Amino acid sequence: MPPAAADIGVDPLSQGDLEIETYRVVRSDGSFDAERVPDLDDEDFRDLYRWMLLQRIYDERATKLQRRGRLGTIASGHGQEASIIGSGYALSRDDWIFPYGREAGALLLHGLSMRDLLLYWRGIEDASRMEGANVFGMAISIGSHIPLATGKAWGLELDGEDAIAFANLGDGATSTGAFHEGLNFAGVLGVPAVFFCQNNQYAISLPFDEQTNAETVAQKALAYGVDGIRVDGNDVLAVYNAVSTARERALEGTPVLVEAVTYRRSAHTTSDDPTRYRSGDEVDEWEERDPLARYRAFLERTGRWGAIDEDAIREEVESEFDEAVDAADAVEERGIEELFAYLHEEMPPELERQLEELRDLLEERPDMYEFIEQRPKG
Ligand SMILES: Cc1ncc(C[n+]2csc(CCOP(=O)(O)OP(=O)(O)O)c2C)c(N)n1
Ligand SMILES: [Mg+2]
Repeated sequence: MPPAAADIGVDPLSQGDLEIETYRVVRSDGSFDAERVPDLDDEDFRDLYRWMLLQRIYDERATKLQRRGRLGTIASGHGQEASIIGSGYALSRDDWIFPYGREAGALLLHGLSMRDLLLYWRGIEDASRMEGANVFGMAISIGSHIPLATGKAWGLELDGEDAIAFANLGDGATSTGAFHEGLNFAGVLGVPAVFFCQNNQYAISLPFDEQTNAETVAQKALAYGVDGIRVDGNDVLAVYNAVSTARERALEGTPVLVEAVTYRRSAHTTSDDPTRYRSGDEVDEWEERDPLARYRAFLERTGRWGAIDEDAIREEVESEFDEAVDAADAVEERGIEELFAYLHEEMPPELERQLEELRDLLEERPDMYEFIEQRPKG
């Protein structure tokens, strides 16, 4: 019979030992912790609202555009606006963003054009290089960008830049090998990187608690020797503060994993039907925690709402979207060669061979070309 653990002094570190606070500034009713309100100008308070509304309108419009067959797919950030904008707003334009797909508003805030973003989702690769902004390519392969962000952060440090690498990721991405490698390496090297996990409770249809046995994402930071912050991801001011702090620490040599607790109110993408795996009650519950409504309540309580003309913002964003669609439509459709074009600076012989093979095949079977070309038309 083995001795009782207490007698031999073995005291396993267990989940229950961890006390992880979820940082918050504004409560659901708009009441707030005055000491935590960031010292921002009225213009910044207004802009935070404007960008969150832009994210919401962009998602609505892009989803409709996809439904009309004019975009390949769309991964909406509906419900996650405070996480997306609060984090994007806390970054410097010199920082490098490694996006994961839902954060249109943050990418636009950092200088990407709406046209390029739409072209990306239309599948026109050469226009989707995220030029004009420090934005890396979209990480469609889940988690693949995490080690790349670590590498970029290392490079920024070696170059003596006053900037960080910032990776947006989902809760699902924390279960990939790349997450482990990226965070481990970041911790070992002490690079200026912030890993921002938008825990929206699902990886497609898989709920958070079926994907990991850890209670939180933030606690995973400890095993890598980096800092962890858990923040209410529907509280834009809390996210702004959390990411500002994380950024400072990262620049001082401590990478940070931030977990923003939020909810994906939309379908996973336009190819998903969430009613098959989650209840309407759950969705309603999160609707009550709407990030825009909460921030609006805060602005009202602090006398800042009067300076915001919501209709004017809406009109402005709608016409920006219309113009972006026109600009995207003006870009010529590309041929099938595009599939091969952007992996290497010079195409290696094996890819050239495959391209030739495809060309020959399409010559023999033009019907196949039509099949492959079924991508959305402008
Ligand atoms: C390596 C890899 N495996 C599987 C997929 C299919 N896939 C696309 S999105 C997704 C779930 C991602 O969930 P999460 O990281 O929580 O991000 P969210 O979509 O919820 O924002 C999966 C499994 C993929 N794109 N890449
Ligand atoms: Mg998720």
